[in-house]
Amino acid sequence: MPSPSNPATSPVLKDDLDIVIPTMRDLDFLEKWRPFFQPYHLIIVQDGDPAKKINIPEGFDYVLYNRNDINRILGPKSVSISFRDSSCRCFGYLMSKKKYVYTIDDDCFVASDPSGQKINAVEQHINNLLSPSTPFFFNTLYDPYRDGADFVRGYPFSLREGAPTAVSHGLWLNIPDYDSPTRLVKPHERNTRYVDAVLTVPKGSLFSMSGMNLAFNRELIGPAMYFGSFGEGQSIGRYEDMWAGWCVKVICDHMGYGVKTGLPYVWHSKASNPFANLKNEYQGIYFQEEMIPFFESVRFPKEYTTIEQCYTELSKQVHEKLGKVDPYYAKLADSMATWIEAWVELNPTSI
Ligand SMILES: O=c1ccn([C@@H]2O[C@H](COP(=O)(O)OP(=O)(O)O[C@H]3O[C@@H](CO)[C@H](O)[C@H]3O)[C@@H](O)[C@H]2O)c(=O)[nH]1
Ligand SMILES: [Mn+2]
Repeated sequence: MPSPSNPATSPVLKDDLDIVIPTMRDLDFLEKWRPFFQPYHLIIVQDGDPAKKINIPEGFDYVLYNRNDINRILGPKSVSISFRDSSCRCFGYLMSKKKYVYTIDDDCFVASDPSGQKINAVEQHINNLLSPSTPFFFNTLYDPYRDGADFVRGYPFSLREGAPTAVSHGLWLNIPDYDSPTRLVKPHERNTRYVDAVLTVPKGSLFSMSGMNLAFNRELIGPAMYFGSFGEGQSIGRYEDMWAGWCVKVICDHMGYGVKTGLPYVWHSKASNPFANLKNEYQGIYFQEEMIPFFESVRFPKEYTTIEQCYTELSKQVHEKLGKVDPYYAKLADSMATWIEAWVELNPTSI
């Protein structure tokens, strides 16, 4: 398969994938990614003060959206896009017109595998998304579609075709994506373990989706990839990707889509301030004990066959069941409904 790691061949899905980057800083990190990112269109979502100029290295094909653009394009619906929070990145998903999206944080760099080879994260995510998942029966030799692996004895042949892959969740060397209590008690812990595996998250199991190094099939699951209304003015922060991951997973389970996690790794260079993070996420740590049982209880009518139908239904269940736990969730449910309206308005063919 042609790949960006071999520049002589044309990059995989060059015209079918957008790279979405949320940022408040200069994007010098793109220099490190140039061999892998340059062929692709970048959607940069600038958070914070729209008057601030951010430096973007020459030679990249990109569009830059700031808060003024979000307000202009979405009008009153712009309230659904967070301010001063990495969840603003989902505006990039809304504006993309491509089949695939890869989102990465601006403090994540190219990692190397144990042989010292630079990891082309885009290529690995694309491989993950283009090959089926195995959500219905766990393959103990991990990804059966990978060279050198296969289905093990006892794996039902009726399931070996696998399921369409909607999400590819990559990992991070160096600074792991820990919550603030964990980071406070283990400030020097670094992830040095490179695990050479890609797993499908089994149907019926939720997982922690980090937005740092994440790719997805926008046509399959894009409308559900709403990173919520968190950040400034909201009582909870740093749960945007977790929330999106739980919504996405219950809908993927209903639709029969797969979610993969594992390779590729990126090098996460910067630990955000655990004390500031604790202030943002402590309510989430408390409420997630209510959120998880809620998501485990979510069911959709059998006749619901579109993401829009499922997501609208989910926003109603959030309003009804979690709205009782805290008024924040009633507001979040309203933002979910606003998001899906914006999605349908900007992507009419997606219905
Ligand atoms: O107000 C903000 C803060 C940050 N960003 C951009 O979002 C990403 C992530 O920011 P950062 O690397 O500083 O924070 P982390 O704690 O490492 O991020 C991880 O925690 C999750 C919870 O927010 C997040 O999904 C993970 O990525 C960078 O690109 C910042 O520039 C922002 O746009 N606005
Ligand atoms: Mn970071």
